[in-house]
Amino acid sequence: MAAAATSARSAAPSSQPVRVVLRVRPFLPSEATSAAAPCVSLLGSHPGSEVTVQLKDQHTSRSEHYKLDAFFGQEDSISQIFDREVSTVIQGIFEGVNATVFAYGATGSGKTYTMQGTEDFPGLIPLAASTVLALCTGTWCSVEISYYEVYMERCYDLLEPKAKEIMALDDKDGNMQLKGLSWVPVRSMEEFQELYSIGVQRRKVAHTGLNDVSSRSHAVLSLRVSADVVKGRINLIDLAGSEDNRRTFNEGIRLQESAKINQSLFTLSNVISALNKNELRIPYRESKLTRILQDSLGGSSRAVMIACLNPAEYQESVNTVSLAARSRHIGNFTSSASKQETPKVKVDMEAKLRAWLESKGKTKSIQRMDGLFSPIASKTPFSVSHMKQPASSRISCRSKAMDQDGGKIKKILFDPEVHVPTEKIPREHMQNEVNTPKKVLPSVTQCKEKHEASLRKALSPISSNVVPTNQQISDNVNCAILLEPQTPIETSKIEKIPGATLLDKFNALGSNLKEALVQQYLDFLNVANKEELQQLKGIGVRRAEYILELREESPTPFKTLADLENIGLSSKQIQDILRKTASGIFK
Ligand SMILES: Nc1ncnc2c1ncn2[C@@H]1O[C@H](COP(=O)(O)OP(=O)(O)OP(=O)(O)O)[C@@H](O)[C@H]1O
Repeated sequence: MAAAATSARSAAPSSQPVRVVLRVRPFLPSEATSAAAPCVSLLGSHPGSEVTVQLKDQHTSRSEHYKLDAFFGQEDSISQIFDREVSTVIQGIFEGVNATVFAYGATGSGKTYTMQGTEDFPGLIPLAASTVLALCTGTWCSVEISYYEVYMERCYDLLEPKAKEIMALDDKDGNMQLKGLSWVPVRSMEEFQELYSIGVQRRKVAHTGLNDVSSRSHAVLSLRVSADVVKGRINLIDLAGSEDNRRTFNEGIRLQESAKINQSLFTLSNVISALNKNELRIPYRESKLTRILQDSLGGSSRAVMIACLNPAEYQESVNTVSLAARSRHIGNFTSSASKQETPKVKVDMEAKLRAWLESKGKTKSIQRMDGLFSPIASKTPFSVSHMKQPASSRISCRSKAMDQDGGKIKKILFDPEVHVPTEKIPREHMQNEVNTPKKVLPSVTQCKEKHEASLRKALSPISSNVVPTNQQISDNVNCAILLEPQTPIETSKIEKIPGATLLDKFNALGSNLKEALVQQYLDFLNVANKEELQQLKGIGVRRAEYILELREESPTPFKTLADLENIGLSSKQIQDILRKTASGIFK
């Protein structure tokens, strides 16, 4: 019998490295009338092990079941979550066991409320701070905090007056260090609250004017306990909201932001999944967030993932819970009753791909796949790190860093809705605004209607790109550039680098176009319908169907070119496809 979504049930914490728990927020006043019942409910729990939850779409009766470590319903308080899930890991940091607690979920699902709370109902962050401080009282232990955000794979110190960017560098042991990150001692809750609330405001001030960036960054509050030497640390993270770009219609810089968010969340899930499966290779290095958290995720560290749900959003909840369940490496299953309602039953995708490859006699692909799924698999030669790290150099690295600044400036220039007080724009951005020739930059709105069409056109069957009219050529080329809006800023900035040559400038442009093409190709695979997919070279009916099934599992299964191995495309095939697409544009 299904228990009400509001009952508090949770399994006692286990010794697994990462616990994955569900948190359903109450309906907001604006949602109360539109949804009679929450889309998620607790089906059963087994003390000491796990819970089973049901997600049900009120409109279609479609339903899915998942197993997780604990369930917190609409009436459960944050302090209940704290007592059951967080207080135990706090004890560990005094014994040198690092911990990470993070809230994951779609925008508006209650992550910030859970982590930050309100004045009347403090969230997990203030509760953790007060517990740590209380445990230090009367001991030699001292407490320090740091607070930073990861935005577009770059880190900003929120305890510094100007949300200073901090560099993430490997130390001699291969561990990531945030160079220059402030660690501020706190002795009381008053001191903590003062620092924390300033940091929270800074997070908003730093990026709100640049279009909702506060919900587009991962914010990490760390508490570090030391006696003579550092004992341990807990990271409390309010992750950026996951996004489905088919629904948000993101484009331009927002699409890039969203891609980075989804990519880093996907990597985080892969890391957790690999940890829970005890794999030898943990893909920490595939995102900034997981690199930074490497010493707090895995090894002897403990972590708790709190998957937050909006009770009124079925599909969004399915996306969140399926990723959470995948992180826990406990596959979801569909009840026989709902199998009839739900034609697309979840299956083991790896087994399915294997069977499909076998049926096609693709033994080489199966061997490749074996390598891919092996725990000691090495990176594919065509992995994203290769794509994003131009062979040369210093100039290219710098140009990549500038790329993002350029994006922000452009947003300010072209979005009439955005009014950023000049004192809130970092000085280097103001400098760029003055120097950036507005006229030559393409407007996002001009490109808006062309965006999808040009994307489809650029990636349409190779044959249709072969003899475009002159107009088509210019449309394609323009849109390739429009879709990579930073390029004009990029090249103008390259010019200012002492010693930069014309060749550096050209290389920077080429590298950006290549990245843009790759990104568009991946985006296309993430959004195109079956017919459109089939028109792509190398993707027939079966592969198109398989792609759609992968998208059922995860809203954006293709984050990097390496993900294309999952559909049985070799790196050589991918290179050929992209090369032909690019040459089609310039014919
Ligand atoms: N347990 C709760 N009780 C009451 N209101 C809640 C609760 N959880 C969330 N809310 C409300 O729901 C709304 C969305 O919550 P919140 O801002 O925390 O979402 P979020 O996931 O952090 O979104 P974003 O990704 O955009 O930052 C807010 O108005 C918040 O006050």
